Amino acid sequence: MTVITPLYALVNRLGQPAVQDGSNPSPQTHFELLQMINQLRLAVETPTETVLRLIYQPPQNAALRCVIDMGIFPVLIEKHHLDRGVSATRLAEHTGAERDLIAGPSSYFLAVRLMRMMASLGLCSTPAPGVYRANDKTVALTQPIGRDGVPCIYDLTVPTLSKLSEYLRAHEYTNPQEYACSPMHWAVGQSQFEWLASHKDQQTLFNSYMASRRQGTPMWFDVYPVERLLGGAVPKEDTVFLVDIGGNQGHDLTRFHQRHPHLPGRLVLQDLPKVVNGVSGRDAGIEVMAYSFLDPQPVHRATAYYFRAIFHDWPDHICRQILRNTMSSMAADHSRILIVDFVLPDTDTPLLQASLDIQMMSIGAGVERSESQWRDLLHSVGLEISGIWNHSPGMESVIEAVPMAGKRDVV
Ligand SMILES: C[S@@+](CC[C@H](N)C(=O)[O-])C[C@H]1O[C@@H](n2cnc3c(N)ncnc32)[C@H](O)[C@@H]1O
Repeated sequence: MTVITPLYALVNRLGQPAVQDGSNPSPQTHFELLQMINQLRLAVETPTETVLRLIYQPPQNAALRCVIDMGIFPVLIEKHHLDRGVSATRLAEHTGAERDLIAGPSSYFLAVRLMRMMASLGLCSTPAPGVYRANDKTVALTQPIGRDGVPCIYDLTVPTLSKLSEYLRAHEYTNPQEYACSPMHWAVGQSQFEWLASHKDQQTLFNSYMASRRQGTPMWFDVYPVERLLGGAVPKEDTVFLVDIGGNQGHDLTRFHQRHPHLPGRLVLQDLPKVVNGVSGRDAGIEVMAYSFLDPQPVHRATAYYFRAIFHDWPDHICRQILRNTMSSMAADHSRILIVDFVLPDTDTPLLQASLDIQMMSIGAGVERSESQWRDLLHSVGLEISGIWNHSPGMESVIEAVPMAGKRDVV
């Protein structure tokens, strides 16, 4: 009798035609492939190997952060280095250690040690000993998503994550539920947005990372049928069509305007003063407004109030405050709330989503929510979900919510 091991079953699934069309997989297949790769790795690894892999993750992030700081990835993608790669000697010269050492053995060995980690992570290749060549991942690390995202998330989270076990022990393993008493506040004295506001360089990195992290992936208006917003009262030029609440410096709204330049109605960007002061939306057709969503919404009767990656930052009771502040300005007959966030599955949660949940818990007592958690949260303030749209289970969903009293076209 043939025993079907998990490994055998996975290899069989990988052999199926839908999966093998690697040139242009559907979003669903792409997601399933990534899930299968994780499962495959776990099926092949011995338990000891799995534990060791997990134990030694922190040095990987630390080394990556150092290589970004040292400006090594841009050197790797210089045109004349693309074919043959760059030697550790050249990298050591580049890193600023040259003043006294001129690629002496000490900086050379540091470059070798850091770069062998980068190669092990698949972020470049090593065509010969001590030589490093760029690949497509290297390029991403020179762009804002990697160049700014790596140090941004490292600085924002590592000091807190390194004390999370201490925090939870001290708090008798209760779920953090107060933004102002988050693990981050306990570890470093501030939760995420106050910390960013008082760390100018990191706030700049954060804004750049926010603007870049979803490039190349579908936008909410590629997934959500925007015509739903045109169904009720037809927006006029002087009414507000869309308010992007907590929209950072307007990257989403700018792209929306580029895609739908002729929709009637105004586009309003709102965020904290330190984030939007100095941002001019005029060229992008956007009005900019400093506003805290912890206060009542000043824009009345907009067609849509849009929140992307906002509610996951906050515990339920603050989310309710934000929602009530918004509902107080909604028009009963035509305003809708659009939320773009992850909707976690109840089983087999992708690693990225589970990781973000722990991050959000740590830096502000936030939560990545499942569908039932979203329904409960929205229901608790008198909203109901009228539809959920998703490009693939690995990506954020668009949740449309309307006041229960004004029940409309529920999907
Ligand atoms: C995770 S970012 C999401 C940014 C953007 N919506 C996106 O998806 O790229 C959260 C945003 O909420 C903003 N924010 C935090 N507290 C706020 C408040 N009280 N009022 C308005 N915006 C706030 C932050 O400045 C930041 O831009």
